[in-house]
Amino acid sequence: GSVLTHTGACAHVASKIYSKDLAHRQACTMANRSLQEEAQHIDEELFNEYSFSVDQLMELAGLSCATAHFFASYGYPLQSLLKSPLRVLVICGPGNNGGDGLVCARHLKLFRPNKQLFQNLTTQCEKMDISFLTELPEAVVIDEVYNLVVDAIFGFSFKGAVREPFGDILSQLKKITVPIASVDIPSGWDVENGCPDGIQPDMLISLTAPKKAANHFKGRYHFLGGRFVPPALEKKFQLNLPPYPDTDCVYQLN
Ligand SMILES: NC(=O)C1=CN([C@@H]2O[C@H](COP(=O)(O)OP(=O)(O)OC[C@H]3O[C@@H](n4cnc5c(N)ncnc54)[C@H](OP(=O)(O)O)[C@@H]3O)[C@@H](O)[C@H]2O)[C@H](O)CC1
Ligand SMILES: [K+]
Repeated sequence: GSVLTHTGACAHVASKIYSKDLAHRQACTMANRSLQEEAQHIDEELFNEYSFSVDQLMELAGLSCATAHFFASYGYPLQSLLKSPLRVLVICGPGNNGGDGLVCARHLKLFRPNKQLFQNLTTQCEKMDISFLTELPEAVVIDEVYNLVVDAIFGFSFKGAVREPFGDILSQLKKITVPIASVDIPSGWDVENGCPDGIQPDMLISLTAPKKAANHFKGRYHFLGGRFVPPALEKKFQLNLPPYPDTDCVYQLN
């Protein structure tokens, strides 16, 4: 796999019960505060009240993403996996969504920003011979070389008009035909309203709980990952999470 980072680098029909719960939850939260704020509040509570560290949650989030890709690779038609060996391009943004991508890349191989956390994640990837690219290849090259693109550019803190160089990167991604798997939220989408003209991933791995924009997801595979929410927090924010089977760290919603 290759990783592209930049330093300066739905619900489609979820399971019936779950989509009902999602609708219920959205009705509740919309009446109170924005979903973006809610996702940030849950995040803050996990760190401040429940004493998790960002590394811990990122590890679990990235592992969920890698596991979801692994599961779905069985679901993709064989033709889409014809390029051999299997190559995955992971595109990492400057925030924690990009950190999830770095963890995901490491787990997929069994990733450079200046924060210590990202330096550590990068070292872990380099030690596993995962190559780093400094520029996004042309859309035709991506189609030719890779089987899957992991979109870990922006998560729930994205807002406003997309700034460069990310606008350019997202425009390129709109031209590719290999499937895109988005981590938490398709990058460039408004956390609540989605983005009809934005990238249209084939897979979405929602983390903690699906964000409202997931209602606009039209791809084939929707997974929930990040099995780290304590029951009291789930109850407080009425997350109504589905039952993860056995020891699984992802749950397929559709
Ligand atoms: N509890 C959990 O569920 C966990 C989720 N995790 C993942 O973390 C992301 C949220 O991470 P966060 O660091 O808060 O933010 P993002 O990765 O979404 O992005 C922030 C960076 O993006 C830049 N930004 C924002 N808007 C734009 C824009 N319009 N154009 C260009 N760049 C933009 C922003 O730059 P600033 O200058 O505005 O600060 C940031 O650099 C969540 O979605 C999960 O994927 C964690 O793994 C932990 C557990
Ligand atoms: K993303």
